[in-house]
Amino acid sequence: MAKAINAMYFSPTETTKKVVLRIAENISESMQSGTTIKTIDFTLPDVRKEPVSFTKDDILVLGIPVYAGRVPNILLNYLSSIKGNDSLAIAVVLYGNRNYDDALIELNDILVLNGFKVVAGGAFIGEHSFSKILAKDRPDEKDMAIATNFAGQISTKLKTQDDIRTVNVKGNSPYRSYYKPKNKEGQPVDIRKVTPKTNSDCTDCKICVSVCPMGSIDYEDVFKLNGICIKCGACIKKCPAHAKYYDSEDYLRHKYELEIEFASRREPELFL
Ligand SMILES: Cc1cc2nc3c(=O)[nH]c(=O)nc-3n(C[C@H](O)[C@H](O)[C@H](O)COP(=O)(O)O)c2cc1C
Repeated sequence: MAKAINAMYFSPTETTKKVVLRIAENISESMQSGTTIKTIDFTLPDVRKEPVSFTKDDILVLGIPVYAGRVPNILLNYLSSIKGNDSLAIAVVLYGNRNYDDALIELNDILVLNGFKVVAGGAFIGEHSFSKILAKDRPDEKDMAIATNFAGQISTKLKTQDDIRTVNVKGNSPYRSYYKPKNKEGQPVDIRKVTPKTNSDCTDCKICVSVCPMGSIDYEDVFKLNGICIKCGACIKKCPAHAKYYDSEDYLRHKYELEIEFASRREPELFL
């Protein structure tokens, strides 16, 4: 039976978006050329207010970035509201070259609980939200070729198995607790309260307001925050004037430590 292909992602700095769309497009091409892909980008808060449900004739490619080794906790309510009704799903996580820890298994479990049949999972690498050098410019061409190939393998699985097997992905259960950065004494530090600063190069273009996934940046005064900051990197990386930055010592130390400690290239891991 013809299946409708759906791509859903949360992607403040757009690395998750790239991989999810590549996988969805290539599944669509190899299963039934010409079908349009239904895309739900739930990065912005208004989109997360709309209920979403699928049927057994749907295939969903769902992607999220790894935050602190887990599914971003601000997404948990929304993700658990997506209804599966026996549709097939592919779970995708993007991480910044440290580790994806238990994020993929957590996403897999959320999908299963919601009534999806998870047939494949992938952990890919994207430029780290905190950094311009850690996993710089990833996913790159090599990663994207792996994503294309992964989509081909998924299509073959769907076409050749009568009773399509569900997947086992890597990760601990019960999940490990959220990964915590450490200060120079090796003590865990809490960077959740850290907020971005704005320098005098700001042109008040409001791009930061429009890209903040928490809707936290004040439209009238972009120097001001009205809500929480999840350190997703969108306002910093998308500011054309490079006017947004963090100056917290703990945050900067953590970023520097990640850049040094996790510099060596990791490769995508696929589960089918
Ligand atoms: C709050 C926060 C926590 C993160 N935690 C991790 C982590 O535990 N491991 C890792 O390798 N990358 C981590 N990252 C990096 C992102 O997972 C990575 O850069 C991802 O590609 C960003 O996706 P996006 O471009 O779709 O926003 C973290 C990023 C943020 C903002």
